Order: sequence, then C-alpha cells, then structure tokens
Amino acid sequence: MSLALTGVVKRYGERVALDGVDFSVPAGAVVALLGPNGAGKSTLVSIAAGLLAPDSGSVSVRGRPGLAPQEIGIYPSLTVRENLWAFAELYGVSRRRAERWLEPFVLTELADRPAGRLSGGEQRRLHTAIAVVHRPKLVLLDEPTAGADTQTRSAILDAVRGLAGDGAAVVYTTHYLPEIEELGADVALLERGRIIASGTIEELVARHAESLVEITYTDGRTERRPGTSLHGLGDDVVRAEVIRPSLESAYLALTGRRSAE
Ligand SMILES: Nc1ncnc2c1ncn2[C@@H]1O[C@H](COP(=O)(O)OP(=O)(O)OP(=O)(O)O)[C@@H](O)[C@H]1O
Repeated sequence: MSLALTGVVKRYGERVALDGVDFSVPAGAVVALLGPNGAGKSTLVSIAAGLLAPDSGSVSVRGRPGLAPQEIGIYPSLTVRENLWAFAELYGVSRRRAERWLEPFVLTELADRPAGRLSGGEQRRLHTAIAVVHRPKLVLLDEPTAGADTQTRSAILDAVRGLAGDGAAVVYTTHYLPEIEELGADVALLERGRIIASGTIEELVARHAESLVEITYTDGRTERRPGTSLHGLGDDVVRAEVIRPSLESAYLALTGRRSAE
C-alpha cells in the first residue's frame, strides 16, 4: 500500500474529526474521498500528508507525498516556470524535469508570466503541478477542481490518470460526482469522521442506489419518492427530477443529501 491509515482518531478539542478511520490506497489507484462539509476529508488528507498527527491509530506512507491543499499556495511574484523550479529545488529535482509538468497542466504558454497575474483556474493548475513536481508515489489532491473552468478540470483529470498510470496512488477529494465517474475512481465515503461506504462506483451503485423522483413544491419544500413515476403530480409542483441509479443516488441514499448540498 502507498497509503494505509488504521484506526485513526483525530480530535480538535472536544470535536471528533476522525473517529476510527481505516483507509488504504494501493499503487496505481485513484480513490475519491467524498463526504458532506465537515465530514473530515481535509483532516484525513492532512494526516496522510504528515501535516497533522493523529491522536491514535497508525499511518503508513510510501515516500514523500505530494500535497495540493484546498488553498492555493504559489509564489505570486515568481513566474510559472520559476515556481516549478523553486519547488523542484526543495526535492532535489532538476529544473528540466520540473518543466516537464508545464505541458500536462496547460502552462507552457504561461511559463514566463508572474503567477500572481494568472486567472484562478491557471493558478490552480500551477498549484497542482507543484504538488507532483517530484513524482510522488502518493498524491493528495484536496478539491483540486474547486471553482475550476472546463480546461482546468480536464487538465487535472488527465494528469491524475497519467499519475496513476505511472504507478502513483492518488487521493482525490471532491463534491463533484460526475468527475469521479469520468475518472472511474474507487470511492470512500466519509461522514462525521467515519468511512460509511467504500468500493468501486459499480459496487456502491449496486449496493445503495435506487431510482428516485425529487419533487420541489411552490412553497420551497422538497420531497424524494422512490421510483421513476411522474404521474399524479399536483399544481403545487414547480420541479420534478428523476434521479436514476448512479453514484449521485447512492450518495443520497447513504447521506440523505445531494453531493453538492
Ligand atoms: N483547526 C480546527 N480546529 C477546530 N475544528 C476543526 C479544525 N479543522 C477542522 N475542524 C472541524 O473538524 C471537522 C472536520 O473538518 P474537515 O475540514 O476535515 O472536513 P471536510 O470534510 O474537509 O469539510 P469540507 O468539505 O467543508 O472541506 C469539522 O467539524 C470542522 O469544523
């Protein structure tokens, strides 16, 4: 395993952020870590990165992980190229090798621009490239596509596929389920500090998903009914959406929430 957490507990004062988590990722796998706000995803990623120590349990990591936290961390006054050089130097990676990351993250044409003057999406691509500059065996990406445009999203997804193809283990947190389906990633669902479900997308869908109709009424109430029938809806319905068995409906069945809620 490139990453293995066993029985990990983490508290912030009285608050239990992780409550006995077993989580492992083999080489070459991409595991999407899903869960509602406050479930403990960032805490788990920070522990895997070695930034936080668990209160109990054990953590085993192969090599020095590459971490892209939620908050973008770049040197704004340095150019894109110089940012890659600066982080490469920390890891003893040559400048030439560091620059190989320009292309997969669609940064070649921006290489000589100061990073502080890039758009949000461009900065996020650089931030992610920096995390992998030393070709880590374990890559930790905390909401790498938050607020990303289409180009950034697809560059990051392609890069993730490439990294896993080269044998890295990738942990990927997101609230956006279609990209998990696009990646074909395995899934671990965290809620209130516990892993409540894990497996391949197909396994989660087979075990937990059912068809649902989500009905929104004029007074703003929302109701979810099993099945796919739209018959017999009254005049007080403003919207009715059929949610077919999918990762989204499995997530809903497990957490009682839509993924974006
Ligand atoms: N530094 C901190 N001090 C106190 N409580 C914290 C701290 N960091 C996180 N928490 C709490 O621990 C719990 C887990 O937080 P965490 O940030 O790991 O969740 P998350 O799943 O990453 O959430 P999100 O999807 O909103 O990013 C939450 O209840 C949060 O309020």
